[in-house]
Amino acid sequence: MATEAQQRPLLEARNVTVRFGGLTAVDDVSVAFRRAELVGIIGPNGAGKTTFFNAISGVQAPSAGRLLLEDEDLTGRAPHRFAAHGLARTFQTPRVFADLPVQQNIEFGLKFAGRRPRKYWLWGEEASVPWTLRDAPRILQLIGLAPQAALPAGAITPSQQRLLEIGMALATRPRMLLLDEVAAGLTEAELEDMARLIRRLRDELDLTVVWIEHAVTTLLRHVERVIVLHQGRKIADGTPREVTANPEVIEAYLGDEMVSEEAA
Ligand SMILES: Nc1ncnc2c1ncn2[C@@H]1O[C@H](COP(=O)(O)OP(=O)(O)OP(=O)(O)O)[C@@H](O)[C@H]1O
Repeated sequence: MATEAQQRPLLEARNVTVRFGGLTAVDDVSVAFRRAELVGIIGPNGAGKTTFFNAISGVQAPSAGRLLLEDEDLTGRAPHRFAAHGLARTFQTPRVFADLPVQQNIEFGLKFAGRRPRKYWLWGEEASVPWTLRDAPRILQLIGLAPQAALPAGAITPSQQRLLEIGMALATRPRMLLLDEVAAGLTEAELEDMARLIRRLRDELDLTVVWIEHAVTTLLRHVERVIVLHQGRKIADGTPREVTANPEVIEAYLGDEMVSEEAA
């Protein structure tokens, strides 16, 4: 049985709209994410996925609507306030410190975690830090970058940089992890490994994970809930089975995307 804390939304977006001049990038989107959920977000290019991430992580203030983290209204607050509630994210282009060794990149995240006030732990619960996130070597082990610990981050492969960015996010000891196209450009085998890592993070660390990805077939195999955005609007929110059977989703996105993946 899920506890009451697990049932309550960790993050809730209520009627969130983001406009850039005359363009509505996110249009009246309402979503609630619960603890330890693994949720995918899909949709065509320009559907508003990254803008929605920017809104729910405080990077982009919404033009309308509200954002609640653990019931606290953070609408219009700076990204560090969202981070203080345990929210961490990656970016489409990995943001690592290229000149610093891989391990120091992780240590940077750990320093950030040390500044987080205890009272911000979920529902006041002072959960102990999972052992896998205790120090940089353990985090490197978890993401599979231990052999690269001493290399400058700029010298590792782009797919390893994506893993490093996830490691840096994990080092802040988040409750919720937003992943923006972390599998872009990966080979089929790397993609499967990435999906397995993401599942492990949710399973072992009790993390809420929200994952934007264009590799739809892989994503649908691994998430238990998927949200579809199209022209800024949420057109579906359900299990992979429900969403893939939804005519509006097939029409707007899935038809073309799955055909092109199969062709590839
Ligand atoms: N800072 C900005 N200023 C103006 N328009 C923007 C800005 N950021 C995004 N947009 C526009 O908002 C719309 C949604 O973009 P967004 O990047 O959120 O889509 P996306 O679903 O993440 O796309 P992709 O899958 O290609 O990454 C697009 O039309 C984009 O051009």
